[in-house]
Amino acid sequence: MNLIEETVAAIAPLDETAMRDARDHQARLTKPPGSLGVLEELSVKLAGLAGRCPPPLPEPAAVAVFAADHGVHAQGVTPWPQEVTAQMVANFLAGGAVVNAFAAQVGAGVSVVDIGVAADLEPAPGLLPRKIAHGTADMTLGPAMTMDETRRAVTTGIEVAHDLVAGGVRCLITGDMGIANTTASAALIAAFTGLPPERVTGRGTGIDDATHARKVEIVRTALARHGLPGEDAAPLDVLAAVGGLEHAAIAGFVLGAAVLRVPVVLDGVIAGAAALAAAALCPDAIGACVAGHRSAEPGHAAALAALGLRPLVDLELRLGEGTGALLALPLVQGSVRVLHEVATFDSAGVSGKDAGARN
Ligand SMILES: O=C(O)c1ccc[n+]([C@@H]2O[C@H](COP(=O)([O-])O)[C@@H](O)[C@H]2O)c1
Ligand SMILES: Cc1cc2nc[nH]c2cc1C
Repeated sequence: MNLIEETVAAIAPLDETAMRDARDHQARLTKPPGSLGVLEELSVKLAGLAGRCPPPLPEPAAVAVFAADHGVHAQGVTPWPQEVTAQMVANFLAGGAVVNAFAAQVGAGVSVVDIGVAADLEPAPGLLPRKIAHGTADMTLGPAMTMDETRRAVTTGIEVAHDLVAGGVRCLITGDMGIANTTASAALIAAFTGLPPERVTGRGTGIDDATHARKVEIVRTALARHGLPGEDAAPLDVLAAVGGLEHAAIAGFVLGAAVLRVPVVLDGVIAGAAALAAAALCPDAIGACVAGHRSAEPGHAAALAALGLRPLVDLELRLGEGTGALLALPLVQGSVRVLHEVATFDSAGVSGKDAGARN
C-alpha cells in the first residue's frame, strides 16, 4: 500500500463519546444553552475529531498556499496572464500579499508550496519546492494530469500536512494560487455534484458576460470530453481529467489533516472542489474540515452544500490564498477555548435556568 491508500484506510469517524461529552459540557457552561449558536456544534465536532473533551486548542495555525498553473488558461477563461501565478508567489514570499496581512493578524504561519507553477522558481525561505509539473495540460484537449502526476500531488499534500503537524502546527489552513484555477474548480464541482456547468461556474478574478459565457462552455466541453459526471468515475480519475495540481494537493492535505486528527480550515472554491475529491476518496475526511468562509463563486456554495459544511464567514470574498479561512481562524479557536476556560454554573455559583421557577 502507498501513502494515499494507507491514509484513507486509517481515517476514522468522529468519536461519538467525545462529542457527547462536549455537548454535555456546553450545557453546563455559564451561558444560556445554545447561545453560542454554530460555534457550539463546531466545538463538539472538534472534540469528536480529537477524541477527547476538551479538544486541544487549535493553535498554532499555519496556512499552506498551494500554487500551480493551468493548461486551460489557453482557452481565455481569465483576463490575467499566467505569469501572475509565479509573481504572486514571489509576493507571498516577500510578505506583501493579503494572505500575509491576514496571517499576521491572526498569528498564523505561511508556507508556499510550488506544486506546479509553470515558471521555475528560485529557492527562498518559506517556499516548499514540490513541483510535480510545469502546470497542467488543457483539460479541453485531454486529461489535465497523468495518473502518476495526480497521485504524486495528492501524496505531496498528505506529506505537507504531516510535516506541518510534526513541526507543532495544530490547525491547518488551505490556501491556493493559480491563474485559471476557478475553471478547474467549476469542472470538479460539476463532476462531483452532478450540477450543470452554468450553476457552478463563476467569474473568478472578474470577467465580463461574454467571457463568462465562454467559460461555462469550456467547462461543458471538458466534462463531455471526459465523460463526466460519470457514475463510476474514480475520484483520482476525476482529478486527473479536469483538476489542477493544487486541487490534488489540497485533497491530500485534507486527508492528511483527517488522519492526524487535526482540523483543517478550508478557504474558498478551490478548497471546496478539492474537499469534494477528498470526501469522494474518504467520506470520513469531512470530519476534519471546517468551512472557513463562503466565497462569491457560485460553485463554492454548491460544494459546501454537498459536503454538508456551513461556512463561518460570508463576506463576498473571492481572493483565495487562504484569506477567508484565516479570517475564520479566531472563531474556530474561540469555540474550543470556551470548552477550556468558561466556568460551569456549579463552579461559578450561578443559578441554573429553572432554579427560581415557582412550579
Ligand atoms: O477562493 C476563491 O473562492 C476564489 C475565487 C475567485 C478567484 N480566486 C483566485 O483567483 C485565481 C483564479 O481566478 P481565475 O479567474 O484566474 O480563474 C486564483 O489564484 C484563486 O486563488 C479565488
Ligand atoms: C493579483 C492577484 C492576486 C491573487 N491572489 C490569489 N489569486 C489572485 C489573482 C490575482 C490576479
